Amino acid sequence: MEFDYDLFVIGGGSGGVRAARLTALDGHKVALAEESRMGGTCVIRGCVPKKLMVFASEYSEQIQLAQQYGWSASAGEFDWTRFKTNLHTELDRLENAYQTNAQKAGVEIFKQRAKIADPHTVELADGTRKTAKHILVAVGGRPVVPDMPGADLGLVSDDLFHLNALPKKMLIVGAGYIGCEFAGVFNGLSTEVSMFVRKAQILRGFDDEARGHIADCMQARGITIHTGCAPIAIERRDGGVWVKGSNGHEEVFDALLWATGRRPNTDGIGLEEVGVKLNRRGAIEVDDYFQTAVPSIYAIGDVISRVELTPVAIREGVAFHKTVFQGEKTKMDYDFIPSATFTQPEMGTVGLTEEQAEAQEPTLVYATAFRPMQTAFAGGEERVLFKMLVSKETNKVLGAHIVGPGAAEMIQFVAVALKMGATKADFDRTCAVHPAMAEEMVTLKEPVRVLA
Ligand SMILES: Cc1cc2nc3c(=O)[nH]c(=O)nc-3n(C[C@H](O)[C@H](O)[C@H](O)COP(=O)(O)OP(=O)(O)OC[C@H]3O[C@@H](n4cnc5c(N)ncnc54)[C@H](O)[C@@H]3O)c2cc1C
Ligand SMILES: NC(=O)c1ccc[n+]([C@@H]2O[C@H](COP(=O)([O-])OP(=O)(O)OC[C@H]3O[C@@H](n4cnc5c(N)ncnc54)[C@H](O)[C@@H]3O)[C@@H](O)[C@H]2O)c1
Repeated sequence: MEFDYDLFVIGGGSGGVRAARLTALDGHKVALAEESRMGGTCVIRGCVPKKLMVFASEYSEQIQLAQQYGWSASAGEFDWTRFKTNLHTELDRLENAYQTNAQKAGVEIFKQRAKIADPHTVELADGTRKTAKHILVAVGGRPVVPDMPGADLGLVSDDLFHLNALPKKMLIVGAGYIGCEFAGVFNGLSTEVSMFVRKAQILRGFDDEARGHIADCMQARGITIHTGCAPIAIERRDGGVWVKGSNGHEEVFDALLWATGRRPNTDGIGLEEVGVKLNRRGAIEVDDYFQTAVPSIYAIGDVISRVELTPVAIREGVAFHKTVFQGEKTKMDYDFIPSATFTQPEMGTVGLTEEQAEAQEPTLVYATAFRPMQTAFAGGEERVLFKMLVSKETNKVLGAHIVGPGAAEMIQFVAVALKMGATKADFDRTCAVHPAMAEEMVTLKEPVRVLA
């Protein structure tokens, strides 16, 4: 059977664009449909604008530090409008780069919503139908908001990059990556930030000691955290949003941010009608090679809800391309994926948490928390945390967690060592870089705990 394309990709985000480009560069006929802007969540409403906001929010602290180092600097006023203009100029540039690079590789782009009409046919919003030998669904996810009266008075992360003005007082509900990162951003930009956290601690799933460390630092920096608390009533009052929490606390805020998780974009695109299976959370079920229950349809990235990170979506796209178009069956390697939360302070993490390591095998816990040179000089009380979990039996490093400035940059290289199977002895025989915070990773002497 003759098809219009060898591959039709739905979704122009991190995963979809990579798979489309690689396949087109191999000389295959490739099309891609994007209903919004090329670059997807990461570029347009995720990692990139978020990190630029993190940078913007960190300057006031840097200026205070500079004063202690003898500079007669003063922070002055933060101009949100000026920052927002520069931010969107940069996002436009990146969107354009994504689009041009894909087109240069030979990908034909349709700026329209697409849905699946049959196992080899995609229908675009204007009714046009295109056939393809393979269809790749890389449609990502979107924020979810609890179903309760007044919920529509809140914002979601997508809205934060378009605010007309910075809120003076903000409530963030949810304390995953997104809630905690934006709590730091707005706090740094002088918004009074409170958080409602359903569980006893922020950043569920991360190492408990690291979570506690970050929560303490966030509170010391002025963020109010209400744990064991979810909103039970929301109303528009006094020109703001009145929120009552399950702990009885009630307050009026200028802005309410729902940071209550994300959901795959699988509604209304014909997936189940053609036989693609979804799990109960709406994510597409795929095998080790990203193939769905329909052999011609594949899925990668946030829409399969495995590890919702940009580098993972990209690597899944690469694995799909190798498997389907290069005849090299390739599984995605999910071991030792490093990640960072751009909280303030930042955390870098790779491998097992202390809790996971303890459940797996007898573990030696190495950890140190200290005031780093740069801020201690200026009287800063905040400590950095370096932590390593080591197998008692094999001496292999099972996990590492760093909380402090530059943690994301440091953990990238720790991850290389762990991926190579490094032991604690390998770290110990590596000479330190001095004076640097990172030298702690090779000078952790005695375990602080032994978990049998
Ligand atoms: C606020 C925020 C901060 C983040 N920060 C980080 C970070 O610091 N580091 C990190 O690694 N990850 C981060 N992430 C996660 C990261 O953005 C995602 O994991 C990544 O973008 C997933 O890529 P994807 O290709 O699966 O989907 P996406 O990038 O979401 O792309 C999917 C695309 O499909 C389009 N689409 C959807 N339905 C259709 C349709 N029917 N037809 C046509 N097009 C459609 C969408 O418009 C979108 O452009 C962040 C996410 C958010 C929300
Ligand atoms: N730095 C990064 O790499 C980065 C940054 C942002 C997002 N991401 C990716 O995006 C994904 C989504 O992030 P997220 O923060 O939206 O989701 P999440 O699932 O990490 O956090 C959502 C939080 O909201 C809480 N919650 C849900 N409903 C609630 C309610 N009614 N009241 C109070 N709390 C409630 C949940 O218990 C959870 O702690 C992450 O899993 C991550 O993979 C990565």
